[in-house]
Amino acid sequence: MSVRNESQLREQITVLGKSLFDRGLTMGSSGNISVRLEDGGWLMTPTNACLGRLDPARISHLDAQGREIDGDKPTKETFLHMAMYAERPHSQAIVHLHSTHSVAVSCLPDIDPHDCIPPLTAYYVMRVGRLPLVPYHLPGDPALGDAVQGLAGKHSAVLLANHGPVVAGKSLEAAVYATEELEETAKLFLLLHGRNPRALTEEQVAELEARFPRD
Ligand SMILES: O=C(CO)COP(=O)(O)O
Ligand SMILES: [Zn+2]
Repeated sequence: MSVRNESQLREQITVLGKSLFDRGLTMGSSGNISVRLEDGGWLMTPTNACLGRLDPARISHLDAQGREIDGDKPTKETFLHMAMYAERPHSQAIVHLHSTHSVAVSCLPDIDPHDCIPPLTAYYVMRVGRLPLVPYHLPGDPALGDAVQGLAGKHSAVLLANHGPVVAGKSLEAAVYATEELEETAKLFLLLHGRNPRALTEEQVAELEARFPRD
């Protein structure tokens, strides 16, 4: 289902935010969600808001230049979201969570920073693809925007070191599905630690990328 109208998008952010929070995919007031509007502006979840208890009417509304139009003060990661959108003209939504297993992977000392999780399953390749690690920054540091430049154009998802995933999608639903798939694959990766799991081959990955483009 494609949802583009602003009031439907406000409703969808609220419903999916609650769904993510209720399933423990982000805790407290962590995480944030944004969607691109048809006029070039954005809806962003307010800073310090619990994703489980959003009020559609208070979601922050920004214009195409990132200026606040109405609603509560937007997430402190506004820079990060806008930097991802700038590199991904086809992405319509971004989800950032502190999902436990993804965060755990982001803290490991020996992961490949160009590819944090191997292609263990077809759905991981279809929804997430290759996942680079962004070096640690303070939450809300405007330099995070610069840090994702050059990565976000090639990757629909990035993993912030010692923090959590940031995932773009061609719709909010797609970004949520990808974030869920990333979290489950991070869980599998940790479960399989030390067991030398067989990942998909380069040919199998290439076939999936060709058959199921993300955005
Ligand atoms: O996850 C968060 C920061 O990285 C939450 O910040 P906000 O409450 O400002 O959205
Ligand atoms: Zn965060």
